[in-house]
Amino acid sequence: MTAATIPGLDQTPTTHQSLLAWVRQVAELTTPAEVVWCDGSDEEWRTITGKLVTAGTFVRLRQKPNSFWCASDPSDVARVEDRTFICSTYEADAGPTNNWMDPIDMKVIMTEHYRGSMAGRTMYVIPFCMGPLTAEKPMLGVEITDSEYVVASMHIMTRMGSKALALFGDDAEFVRCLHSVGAPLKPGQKDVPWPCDQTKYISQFPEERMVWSYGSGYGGNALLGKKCYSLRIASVIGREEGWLAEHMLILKLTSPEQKVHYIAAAFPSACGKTNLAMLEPAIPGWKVETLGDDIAWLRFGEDGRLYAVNPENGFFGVAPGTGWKTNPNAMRTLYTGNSIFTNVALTDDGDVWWEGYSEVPPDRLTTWKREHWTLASDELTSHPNSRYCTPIAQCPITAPEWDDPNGVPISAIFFGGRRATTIPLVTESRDWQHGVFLGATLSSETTAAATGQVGVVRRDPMAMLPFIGYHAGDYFQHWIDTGKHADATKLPKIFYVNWFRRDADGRFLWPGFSENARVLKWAIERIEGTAPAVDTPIGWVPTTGALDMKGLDTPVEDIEAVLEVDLDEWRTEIPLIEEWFTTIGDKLPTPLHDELEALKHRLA
Ligand SMILES: Nc1nc2c(ncn2[C@@H]2O[C@H](COP(=O)(O)OP(=O)(O)OP(=O)(O)O)[C@@H](O)[C@H]2O)c(=O)[nH]1
Ligand SMILES: O=C([O-])CC(=O)C(=O)O
Ligand SMILES: [Mn+2]
Repeated sequence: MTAATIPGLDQTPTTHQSLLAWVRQVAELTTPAEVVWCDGSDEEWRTITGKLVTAGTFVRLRQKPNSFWCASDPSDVARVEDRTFICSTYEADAGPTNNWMDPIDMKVIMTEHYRGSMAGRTMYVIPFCMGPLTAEKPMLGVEITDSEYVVASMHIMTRMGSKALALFGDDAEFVRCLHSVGAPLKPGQKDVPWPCDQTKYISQFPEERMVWSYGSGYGGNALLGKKCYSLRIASVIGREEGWLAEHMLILKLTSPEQKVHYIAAAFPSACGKTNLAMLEPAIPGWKVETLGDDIAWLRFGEDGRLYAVNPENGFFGVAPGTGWKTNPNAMRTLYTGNSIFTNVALTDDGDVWWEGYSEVPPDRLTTWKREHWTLASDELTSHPNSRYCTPIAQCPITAPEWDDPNGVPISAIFFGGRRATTIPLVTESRDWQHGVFLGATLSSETTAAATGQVGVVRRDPMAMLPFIGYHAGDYFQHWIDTGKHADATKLPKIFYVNWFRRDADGRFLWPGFSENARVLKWAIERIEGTAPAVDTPIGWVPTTGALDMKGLDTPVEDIEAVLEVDLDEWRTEIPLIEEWFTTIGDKLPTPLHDELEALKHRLA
């Protein structure tokens, strides 16, 4: 089919010539059966979800309004870090933590994959905006995709359609995001519920502000506004323009005295961001409201404070472990409806279920692998990285200022990981530079959010290892410079937390979830100068009496153990940090090297 005859291609709802030219070029390459520009309307949502139900991709739920169950191909369930590439002109600019390929070579390879890849399918053009539409400089993008699942998910996760396209004018800059599941249909060929290709590429071209994704339909690989744009590409833009794009939740904490603090926290994938963002404090009088659960863009305001904006419009949260006891606010959000559930179990009466959803599972279920399941089965009902996708605006504790284009001023930054040993419940950094050191040496056990082995300790600097779009050494320098150029009294204080420390039997020492409010409270009291702490070789740690323990039934031995700074454990950590810093090479900023030497000295 020649491009001129592709239905919908001559439909041009914009006067942005370079956008139109790019859409035409992609259509000519991928040869879809038709082209559709997405307007983001409710009617479009009904059409798309209806199509997905007919195709067998979605099952409409009977127990949650306007909501759908979806099971992916069992091979396409998580981000594929080994297939993710930073295609900068020079390999040195991608640094030691990224897979690199020459952009010219990558384009040659991927162009051949894209050639005809949308045959028999609809090519959707999704104009979108990351962050508030009312921003002074709206952060625009366009995703071209052949996946209805992506269109439906982008409806929830981004501000998209006509309201975004209205901001393009004739020549606004935007990030070009191209996505194909890589499963062309021959005439008459029957589709499968989850088309994808065994070959996958998730390629970022930072210099061209462009993303090419091929072969996967899964969230982080396919919803290109999320990790690909808002972290990998945005981190490069932020470095050039003097701001930070980070893998952080944003929450608002109000004390019983009605004092407000905003906190941003970076934990690796599946390490507790969504849960902390929606926390229901276990201590009376304290209130948490949500502004974001995954990504924060941090820029200095005119008053010299660091302000955070959440670029997203929805939550793409881990389902297992989400229940009325652990995260009631997520449950309330999901019960409102308007959600997509991927790779969880389906009940016979048309509801979803997953491990931790309720104490007792229903007698019978359909698993995420579309298999029959009974109480006698010992298989998991849901994939460990199964996800819900739901609008932020319907979360009952969303802060009214979540859509404020100016963002909110951050008082504290938390870094945290999943470590069974060594890392105490909470440590306060000595100053910004020491805080950057804590972030740069952050470590965590791997989780099911990415393919590969689970439970292996790896360094995950600022929880950004898979998302830094350039050289990690330059990224550390950018963090140090951010502090250097600021008024130190206005910078957020940096803390390091670990909800996941265990005893010798593998039991969590800290109850976590709503009890984490006790740690937030201590951090705020440290900022206000009212809570005690001990000066240890690794930083300031609360005394057992410093944490508010009222109403907590955790034995005091466990509290002592979770707060312990075990010098022997720390001494075994040093070579691991040295090895990590060696990986960074020449670009490791001297201040971080100095911080390591100072730590070694204090531990000696
Ligand atoms: N023990 C313990 N588990 C927690 C805590 N907070 C979260 N979890 C569990 O950790 C897993 C991941 O939590 P999330 O809040 O979804 O993690 P996330 O960082 O938002 O993950 P991504 O969406 O992948 O970036 C879930 O199974 C939670 O139940 C906690 O304080 N203690
Ligand atoms: O990006 C995704 O696919 C899901 C997610 O939030 C993560 O892995 O951190
Ligand atoms: Mn999350």
